[in-house]
This record gives sequence, C-alpha cells and structure tokens, in this order.
Amino acid sequence: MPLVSDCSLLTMQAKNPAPDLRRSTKEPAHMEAAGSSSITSSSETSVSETSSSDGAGSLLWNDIDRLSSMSNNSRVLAKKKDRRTVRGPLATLRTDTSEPRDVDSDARFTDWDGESYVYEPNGSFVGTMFDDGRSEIAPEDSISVKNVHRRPYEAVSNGECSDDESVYLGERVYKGTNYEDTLMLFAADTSRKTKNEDRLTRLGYVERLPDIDGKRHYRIELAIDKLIEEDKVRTELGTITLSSSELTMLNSDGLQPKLASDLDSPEAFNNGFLEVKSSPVSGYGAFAVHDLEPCTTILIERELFNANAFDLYMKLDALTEEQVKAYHTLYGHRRSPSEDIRAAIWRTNRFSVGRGGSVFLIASRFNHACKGRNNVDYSYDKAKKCMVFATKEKVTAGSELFIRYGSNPQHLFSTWGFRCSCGGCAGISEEECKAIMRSSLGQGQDDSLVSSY
Ligand SMILES: C[S@@+](CC[C@H](N)C(=O)[O-])C[C@H]1O[C@@H](n2cnc3c(N)ncnc32)[C@H](O)[C@@H]1O
Repeated sequence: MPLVSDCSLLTMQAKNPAPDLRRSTKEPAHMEAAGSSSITSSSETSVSETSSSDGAGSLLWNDIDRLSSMSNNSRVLAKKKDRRTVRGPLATLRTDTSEPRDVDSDARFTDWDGESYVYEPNGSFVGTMFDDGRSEIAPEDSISVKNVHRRPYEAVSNGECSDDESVYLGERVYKGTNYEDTLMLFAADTSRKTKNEDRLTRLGYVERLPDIDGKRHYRIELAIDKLIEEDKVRTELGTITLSSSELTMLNSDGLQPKLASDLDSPEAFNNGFLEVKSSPVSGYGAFAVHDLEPCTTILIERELFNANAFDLYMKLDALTEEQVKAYHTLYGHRRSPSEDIRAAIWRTNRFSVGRGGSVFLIASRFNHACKGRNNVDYSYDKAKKCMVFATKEKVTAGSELFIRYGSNPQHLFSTWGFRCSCGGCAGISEEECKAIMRSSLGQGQDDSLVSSY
C-alpha cells in the first residue's frame, strides 16, 4: 500500500476539527517503497475547564449533605472498594432531572465494564472514559473531563446490590491522585439481574452544544437513579467541556478497529465518515458515509502490527486469537500458488512504515486509483503509530474512497494482481499480464517470507 502523501499542510475544517497534517512533499510511495512522514497536530490536548453552567452539580451535592443528615430511611450508599459511605435516598439526589426516559432511547452514552464510551448524537465517537479516571479521545491522546460537581464523590451502590456487577450509574471523583476532581462517568446496567451478564448498555445521552472558545462542549445527561421504574431511568443533567484534541475521527472503539469477533464482517465498520462495504471495483472498499469536504480526516487507525520479511511469522504468532482471525479476513493476493497465505495477506495489505510494513484492519480496505483519481491521501503518525486518512477533494455521499498504491500499472498487477482500470493510467496489455504471471510462477514464492514452520 502506498505511503506518504503529497499534500502540504492541510487545514482542517472548523466544523470537523482534525490535526494539521504536515505531509511530505515527496511523491506518494508505493507501500513497498518504504518511507514515512509524520503528522504533527497543531492542537493541544489540554485539559479543559469544566463548569456546571446550570449549577446542577453543586445543588446536587448540597442535597446529598442535607439528605444525609436527615435521612432515617435512606438507603446505604456504600462504595465497595474503599468503604466510604454516603447516606441518602438516591432517588432524591436529582436536581435538574429530566422526565424518566426509556433506557435505550436516544442513548449515546455507553458503558462496558467501567469504560464509558461517549458518542455525539450523530454517532461520532467522542471519547472513552476509564474507571481509573483516564479518558481517551484518540490513540495515545487524552482528554480530561473536569469535575462538574465540586464535591468529591465516590461510586456507590444502593445497598441492595451485593456485588460489583450491580453498581448503579454514578459519578466518581478520584481524590488524592492525579485525577483529583476528574469526573469519571461510571455506568452499569442495573436493569440486569444476572451476574456476569453482558453489561453493555445505554443509560444516558450526550448532546453536542456550540463550541466555547474553540473547545467542544457537551451536555451529558446521565442516569443517576438506580431505580429503574418500568424500564425508565431518571437522569441528571451535567455539562462538560472537552478539549479539542482534534483527533476525533476514530474507529468505533476509539483505539483501533474492532476485531473480527466484534465485526461480524468488515461491513460492520462505520465510523461516521466512512463505511466498509462491497465494492464494484473489487471485494470490499471504503465509502463515504456522507458528503465530505476536502481535507476531512476520515480515519485514524492504529496498526495491528508491524513486521518485516524476517519477523513476520513471529509477529503473527504474538497476535491474539481474535487478531489472527481479523487478519485472515483481509484479502491476500498470492503471487504464486505456493505463496503462504499469511505472507500474501501481509504483502497485499501492508503499508510501508518504518523498516517494515504495518497492517491496518480498516485502512487495508481502501482500493486503489491512480494519481488524479484517488480522492484520499494518507500519512503516518510515527509517534502514535497511526495512519491518518484525509480526503483530497470533495467526495459525495456513497462514493468509493480510493488511495494510491503506486504509479506503475505493471507493478500494481504483479503485486496486487489487478489490472488498473481507473482511467487515470495507461493500464497494461494482456501480453504484459501474461509475461508477469509467467515470471511470478517462475520465481515461486517470496523466499523472504517463507514460514519457518
Ligand atoms: C489492500 S486490498 C484492498 C481491499 C480489498 N478490495 C478487499 O476486499 O479487502 C488490495 C486488493 O484489492 C483489489 N483492488 C484494489 N484496488 C483495485 C482496483 N483499482 N481494481 C481492481 N482491484 C483492486 C486487489 O485485489 C488488491 O489485491
């Protein structure tokens, strides 16, 4: 796969914040012609101040104090891990509370085992908040969400729940750590009674508000009431501001694409900018989900692994079972019948990164178009080990997104096995194809990739 874009400084649209991509002025290189450029983000990944603009937070905690002291019949709200106890009838902790809503309606806030994923209403991934207080908006990038409520507060259960599986949705502020005053959005599905059951649930939603001082601004409505009445939860409004880290276009989990076990098929991938689906050109391809402006970052992806001809099998061995499964969903063009499929997959999908080739599960789905026909450029962020893809031009919804693998049609045929018909190149003749095939068969498989097993 090619690497290194010939775009110069790309300035992202305000509407679609993304890093400035400082690209090499070199010609795009074929994936086998190693070379890489790095991306520097002009944005800061700063911690943003958060305020509770509606004052709901402080009211809430005043209420806790008041209720704690006067409560006789209150539930015991005990935090399991450090045995800190807060008393108060949880249901009354609401201050600015919406009407109970269906648990699953309009939900944009999801939780998985202490990790909370926040999405914009349009489905765009905002970030992940972990139960150790960290939050992440992009690979190795982070945001912090400052405490909406100025009072330390620990996650609690309502006393009826005897295990960690049934902690209600709450907020946690870590005291005495770097995360002091950091709001952790903590959720668990209290509607499920069974222990160890899949707790992925949706218990709130996030609404994007107009940016303030260039920072993204959200209203997050959280369910705070453990008591789910007739499948409804009560919710509390909070307002947070997230720094514009600008690495906003992520894969669905914010880190790297889901593995095969999560994606029933590659077609399950849709990050709000591109989706993978069957291509009229060949196999799978990447397609614009909606109209895309030029220089829109559409994918930031972390590599599955990097390998060279000598350590490929060792690197493959180090993958998890799921990763291997995902790897084998990629297309591999065998240059000869004897070529090992694992090597063929690597060779077909690798991007020249560093000294070897890196494989990316989603990036590998882009088909090729020659210079002038490719509508997407990409570059590699060395520090983050991420490939960043951005549109070169306006792309209309539903159009296929193409990158450029190389400029030589003979090479495209010998390496990837297709005769380019993008219209931007001379293509190759039948005779040339036959000659290349004869020569491939004569060469046998690529010796440098022969498995030692
Ligand atoms: C990196 S994969 C691209 C994704 C692939 N289509 C899939 O289904 O996963 C490279 C392979 O896609 C196909 N391909 C890519 N661009 C093509 C094009 N312009 N015309 C025909 N086939 C193409 C070739 O089979 C090539 O070996």
